Amino acid sequence: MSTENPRGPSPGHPALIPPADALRPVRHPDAPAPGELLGTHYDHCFGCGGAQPHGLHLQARAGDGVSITAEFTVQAAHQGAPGLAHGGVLTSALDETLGSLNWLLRTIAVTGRLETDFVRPVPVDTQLFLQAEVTAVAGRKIYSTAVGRIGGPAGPVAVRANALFIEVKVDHFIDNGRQVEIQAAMADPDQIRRVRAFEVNP
Ligand SMILES: CCCCCCCCCCCCCCCC(=O)SCCNC(=O)CCNC(=O)[C@H](O)C(C)(C)COP(=O)(O)OP(=O)(O)OC[C@H]1O[C@@H](n2cnc3c(N)ncnc32)[C@H](O)[C@@H]1OP(=O)(O)O
Repeated sequence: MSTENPRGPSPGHPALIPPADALRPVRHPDAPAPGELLGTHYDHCFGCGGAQPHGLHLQARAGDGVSITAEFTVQAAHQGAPGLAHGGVLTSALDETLGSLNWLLRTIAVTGRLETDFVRPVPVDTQLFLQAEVTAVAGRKIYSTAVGRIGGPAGPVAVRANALFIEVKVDHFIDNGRQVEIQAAMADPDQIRRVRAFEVNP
């Protein structure tokens, strides 16, 4: 088995390549300081929420610029093949980490496209260390990239991803989400405070 992906980071679908007039991402002045834990954006989120028994419980930390580091430990509930993480779970960890980047921009955005390279298998009990950064912004489109390593920041690469997030209004969630959860989220002062922070700092 090779030790690194011989292709390196995949260039991916053309939609993942920023246009020539794309801008460098700008960290919002109120973004959490480098090293600060971001905390969960929603308690029932599969990626970061504490109320999901089989969720990833991924913990993301602000990095420099518009970058994030994150960690999660692969649990037995995350298996695909015996003793190995399911690829979709690994993609979920990348999606959650990449999605967390938008908090540093103070932009509400959803994943439009996400491409994953699976470089090596990830056993249960592995701590996956993820690093992600926004590479460019063009209008509502946010281009980002991530890598996941086994055991720590210097560990072998297990997964890589490139993504395109699309900025949306909060109505995206209110109009499309199931009403029981939307009503509960709207009644949660923390959730609303956070959404308002997004809305008044576009
Ligand atoms: C009260 C409660 C509050 C809760 C507050 C929570 C806040 C924090 C939540 C965070 C959650 C984190 C979790 C992790 C992140 C997810 O996993 S998000 C969940 C997965 N993603 C989704 O469900 C998105 C589903 N898709 C959609 O809703 C719509 O397709 C989209 C993405 C909003 C785009 O629709 P649209 O707004 O109509 O945009 P549209 O005009 O078609 O396209 C805009 C541009 O984007 C491009 N584009 C759009 N889609 C794509 C695509 N798939 N591929 C390539 N290009 C695309 C278009 O080509 C266009 O480009 P330009 O022509 O401008 O150059």
